[in-house]
Amino acid sequence: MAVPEDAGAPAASSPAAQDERIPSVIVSHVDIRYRIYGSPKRPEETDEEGAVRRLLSRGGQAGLGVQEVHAVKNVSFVAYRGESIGIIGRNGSGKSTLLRSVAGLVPPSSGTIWLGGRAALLGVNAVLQKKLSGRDNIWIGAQALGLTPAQVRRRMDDIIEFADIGDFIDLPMSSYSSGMAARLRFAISTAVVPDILIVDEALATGDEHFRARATERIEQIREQAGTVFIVAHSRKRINQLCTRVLWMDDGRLLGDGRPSVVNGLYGRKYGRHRQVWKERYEQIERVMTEQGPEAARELLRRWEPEGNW
Ligand SMILES: Nc1ncnc2c1ncn2[C@@H]1O[C@H](COP(=O)(O)OP(=O)(O)OP(=O)(O)O)[C@@H](O)[C@H]1O
Repeated sequence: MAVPEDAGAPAASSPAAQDERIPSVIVSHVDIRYRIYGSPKRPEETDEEGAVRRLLSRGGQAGLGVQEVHAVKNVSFVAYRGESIGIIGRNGSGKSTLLRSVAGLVPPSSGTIWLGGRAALLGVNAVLQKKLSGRDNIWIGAQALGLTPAQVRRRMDDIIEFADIGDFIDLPMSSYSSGMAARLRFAISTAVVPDILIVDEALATGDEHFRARATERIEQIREQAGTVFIVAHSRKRINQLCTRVLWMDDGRLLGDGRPSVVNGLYGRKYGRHRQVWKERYEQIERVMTEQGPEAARELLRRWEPEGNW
C-alpha cells in the first residue's frame, strides 16, 4: 500500500531543520530469519502419523526438519534523535524481532544496523533474577546497563522510588505481580538515560498512575535527544506518545510516517473502519436496487459529508 509522500517526513519545519537532524539508528536492508529445529506436523497428517513419520526419519535428512521463519524482510529506515517511534502491526508481523535486533539481542541474518549510541530494551528478562529481591536486581540490572557500583548506590533510592512497589523491593521477584515486575524493569532500564530506549508493551501493564509517570519519563528521554521506540497495541497510546509510526506487516515495513496518517491507513486495512464500510457497502447495494442511485448517494452524503459523491 502506498503511503503519501509527505507522510515519511517527521515534524521538521524547514530544510535547514531537516539537515540538523542527527541519525541515531540506521537499519539497512535487514532480514531476520529464525531457524526452528524439529519436524513440523504436515497439514494432512494426524498427530500420530506425524509422530511415526518423525520417528522413522530420525537420523535421516528429513528428520532434521529445520524450518525457517522469515520474521523481518528487507527492512530499512533511519531514526533520528528526538523522535519517539511507535511500531504497529498485527500479531507476528515482526515488531518485537525488529526491535530486539536494534537492541542487539537478535543478529540480523543479512543487512546492517548502525547505532549512534547505547540502546536499552525495557523489560530485559535475562538480566533480572526471579529468586533475588528487587533491590538485588537493581544492583545487577543497573550495572549491566553500565553504571558503576558507586553510581548504583547513589541512584538506588531514586530507582526504588520510581518503581513504587513498597516493601516488595526486599522480597524475591518471584512474588511480584506482572505489573510490579514491569515497574521495576522500567525503573531499572531508565535509571541511565539511554540514547535509544526500546519499550515493548511494558506500558500495557501497571495502573493509570504508573502509566502517567512512565509517559513522563519517556518524554524526558526524548527531550534529552534520545530516541524512543515503542511497541504498543493501542493506537490511541501511539498517537499520544509518538512523533512517527512504522507499520510492520508480515515482516515488511509497509508504512512510515506521522501517527495520524499511518494509523489511519492501518485502521482502513484492519480496523473497525473496514468493518463499518463492509456493512455500509451491503446497505448501499440494497438501497441502489430498491430505491435507485440518488437515494444511495444521499446515504453516502450522510455518512461522509465531505466525500465527493
Ligand atoms: N525465538 C523465536 N524463534 C522462532 N520464531 C520466532 C521467535 N520469535 C518470533 N518468532 C516468529 O517470528 C515472527 C515474528 O514474531 P514477532 O514476535 O517479532 O512479531 P510481533 O509483531 O512482535 O508479534 P506480537 O504482536 O504477537 O508480539 C512470528 O512468525 C513468530 O512466530
